[in-house]
Amino acid sequence: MKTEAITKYRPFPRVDLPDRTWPDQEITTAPIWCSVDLRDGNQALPQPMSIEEKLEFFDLLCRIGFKQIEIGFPSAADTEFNFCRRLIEENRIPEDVTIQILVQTREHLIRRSFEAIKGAKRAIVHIYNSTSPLQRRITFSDASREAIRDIAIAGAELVKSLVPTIPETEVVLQYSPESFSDTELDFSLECCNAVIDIWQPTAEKRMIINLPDTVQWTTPNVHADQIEWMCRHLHKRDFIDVSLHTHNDRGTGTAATELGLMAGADRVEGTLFGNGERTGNLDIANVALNMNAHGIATGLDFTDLPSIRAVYERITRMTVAERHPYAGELVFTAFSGSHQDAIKKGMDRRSREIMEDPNLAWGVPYLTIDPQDVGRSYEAIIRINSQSGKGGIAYILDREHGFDLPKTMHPQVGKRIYDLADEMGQELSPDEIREAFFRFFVNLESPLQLVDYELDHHAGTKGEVACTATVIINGEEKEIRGIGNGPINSFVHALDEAGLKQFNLVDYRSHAVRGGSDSDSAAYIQLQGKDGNIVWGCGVDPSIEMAGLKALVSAWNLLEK
Ligand SMILES: CC(=O)SCCNC(=O)CCNC(=O)[C@H](O)C(C)(C)COP(=O)(O)OP(=O)(O)OC[C@H]1O[C@@H](n2cnc3c(N)ncnc32)[C@H](O)[C@@H]1OP(=O)(O)O
Ligand SMILES: CC(C)C(=O)C(=O)O
Repeated sequence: MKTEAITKYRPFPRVDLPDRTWPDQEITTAPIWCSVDLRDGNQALPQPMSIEEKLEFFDLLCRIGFKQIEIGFPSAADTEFNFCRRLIEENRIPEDVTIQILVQTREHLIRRSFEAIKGAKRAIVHIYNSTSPLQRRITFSDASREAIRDIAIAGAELVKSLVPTIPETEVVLQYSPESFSDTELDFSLECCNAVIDIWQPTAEKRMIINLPDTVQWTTPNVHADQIEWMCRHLHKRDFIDVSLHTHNDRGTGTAATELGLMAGADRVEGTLFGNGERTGNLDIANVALNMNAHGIATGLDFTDLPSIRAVYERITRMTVAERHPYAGELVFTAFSGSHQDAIKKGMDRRSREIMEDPNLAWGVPYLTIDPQDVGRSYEAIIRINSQSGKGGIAYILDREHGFDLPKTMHPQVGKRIYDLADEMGQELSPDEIREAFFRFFVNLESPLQLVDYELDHHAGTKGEVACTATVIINGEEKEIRGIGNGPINSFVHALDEAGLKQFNLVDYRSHAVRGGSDSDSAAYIQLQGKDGNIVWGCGVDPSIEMAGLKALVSAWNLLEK
């Protein structure tokens, strides 16, 4: 933004609330959730949902566990009206779910809304009028505060008078001083209290006062001050569900909601993945999962977030960004070496410790929650590019391909593979990593190749083994022989006899390859050359003996390079 343009903008006034209490509060229980996907979300779509799409989305919201769902603005258009009628007439609303409809405080629209909800068991009628000085001046052409308050009063009175016309429906009133976020607090209060005084809520007949952060003009702490101030001053507070409805203009919808809950709100309106006007509404999944991550049950089920996202993307034609909290493709993925190292160690330690303590608290570096809790597999956690390190590569070879490399082999394999990613200038897939691992370390056959071998387990007196092996060295086939206390040792002696031993064997490991071909074994051998150079080689074969010998030959070939 140009420096001279800054003078166009002004600081936002703070709330005079020196004895604010919200900073000391903690969120310990979930609020009442209300999805506004089918209204605020829908009204912001370039191509709004069709009735069939809305029906599918409604079912999705019910499956997730929403008990209050704003289904639209039935007085605005036939699609909206007919959708409401279909839900009611086709008996699609679960017993424990209450539909909510939005309407401006305008007479013909309120009357039409009552036609729309006729026959529903319970419905929240959500009326609103804008109250801020900006809207009073611009939208309502310099209307006075009294005139605006009277719009609210007239709307509430009309709703009250229409309730007896649909006796089979329990009507709950919700009032929003729209643009609450930049309305003078005393005026928001005046409008809300006027509506409350008309409706006369009781313990049995609660009402909802929704305080929308219609446009986010300021920081979340000021929003929290506004909410605490309103909670202190609203009439009949005990019979009112104070509701939050944040947008995200400053990118702080989630923060404003969380602080608003600390400030005393009881209810939260929002949408899946934050769809909504401009930068969107509050992402309700984000807030709910934040609560889950602190051990708070929310009643909302996001255990299969990828499928929820898929339905959402198909129906809204919006996309969830790759770094979107919890739901984005990359949000559990580490590319960089030090993150991968810590995650691998964390996951390995957790799988050991959970055996002893099934209630073990989650604690893996860089992962705020277990990705599996939102339907993400561990496969996506670690991905390899040139920023990756040995830990991540070892993790992929282990988790994806069943190769549990000795720890001292990680640096050699890691370097070779992330150098390759750097050369290629791209991410390597798990299959490409396996292919590279095999190309550089497994069953290497040049310049030395093991063609065949035979073992005689009765060759000596003390259980010694004789090895006769056919090898090709620099293109020439040879038969070599040796005796030792095991297959590998006898093969080492055979190489020695043939003048091919310029090394010391330092380490040997083997295991069955997990998840690979049932019969494969992997063996790893570390050799030290005469010049002190140390290398690891790997052999993979259905026979554990052959895997060991191939590992030795691989390491031998690497020493020769
Ligand atoms: C912040 C929010 O998201 S609020 C929800 C917004 N959602 C929507 O608007 C989606 C559905 N809306 C619509 O389809 C249309 O706006 C309708 C059908 C509701 C109304 O349509 P219309 O009357 O043709 O047009 P429009 O919305 O432009 O009406 C503007 C008039 O309503 C007045 N108005 C706006 N809100 C209110 C209100 N809450 N109470 C009373 N009057 C209002 C305006 O001042 C303006 O009056 P004017 O014509 O005297 O200047
Ligand atoms: C109607 C109200 C609640 C609204 O959508 C808003 O202010 O954002």
